[in-house]
Amino acid sequence: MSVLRDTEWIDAPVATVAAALRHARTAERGLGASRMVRGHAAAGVGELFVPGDEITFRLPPTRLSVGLRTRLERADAQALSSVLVRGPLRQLRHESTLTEVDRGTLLTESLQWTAPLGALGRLIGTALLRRWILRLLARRIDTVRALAQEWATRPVVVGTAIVRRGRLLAQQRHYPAKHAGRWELPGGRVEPGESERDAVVRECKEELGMDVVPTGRIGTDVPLDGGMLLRLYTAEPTPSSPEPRAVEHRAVRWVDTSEMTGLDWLETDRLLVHSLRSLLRE
Ligand SMILES: Nc1nc2c([nH]c(=O)n2[C@H]2C[C@H](O)[C@@H](COP(=O)(O)OP(=O)(O)OP(=O)(O)O)O2)c(=O)[nH]1
Repeated sequence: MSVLRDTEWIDAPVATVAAALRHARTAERGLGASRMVRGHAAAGVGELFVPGDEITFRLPPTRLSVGLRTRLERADAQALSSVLVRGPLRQLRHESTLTEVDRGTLLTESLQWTAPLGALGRLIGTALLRRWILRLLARRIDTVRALAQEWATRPVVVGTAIVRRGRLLAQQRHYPAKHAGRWELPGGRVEPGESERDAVVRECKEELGMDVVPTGRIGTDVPLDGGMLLRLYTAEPTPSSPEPRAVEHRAVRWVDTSEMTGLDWLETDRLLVHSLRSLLRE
């Protein structure tokens, strides 16, 4: 098995770097002329990949190139990984892992593959592909850095995942017309001078009449069409919190994993359903 790694520091939060790793532009720049075959990014929805999406591309960029297809297995704020579905390699695994550091994020890109043809294949792999793959990883990291650092300056909309007895609290929008009837998480814009956690507490009070305590973060950020960035927090109701009620919304509902999958979510929230499902499994 051959392994290549590259680690770089990026001046942006982990969840924002993770969002940039999921973006279609990162795959396109990293792989040269890549071609999406299936999935959300192909449909242009938020242009972020979700687990299950597949990419086809050719490698290396010479006349001897061969076609490969990979499938994304994981896309959260700790790691993204994809594996080979079809191609002339015996095995291929691409992993991007993220670590929060003092000011920013350490991103490690790693590519593992097993070439066909035994020792000859290994020789061709290390001799011919090494430099090209390292260039590819560097180009990918440059794209991620540019996207993440731009998004990191955007105003943040917080979304809140509140889980009770294996169910997630979702709410149905009343307005504007284009969002009416669709489901989302409690939350809203962070106000000037307000911390994101304070915005979570305030929005849950305003929208649901609930008292909550933020407990952490979940999923990657999602860039919104209007130039903002959606960022998810987890929160728990305080012991004395009132039950949730639809103050500004049409309805509120506790949903289990299967109801969650079938719900008519806002498009952006649909990109986070896999992370919300894993939260319910914990
Ligand atoms: N609250 C919330 N907003 C979301 C989610 N997903 C998503 O795309 N959005 C978008 C919809 C809006 O364009 C934007 C801000 O949402 P919002 O309307 O709740 O924000 P707000 O509280 O500041 O606005 P408003 O009620 O004063 O009109 O974020 C989500 O899960 N929760």
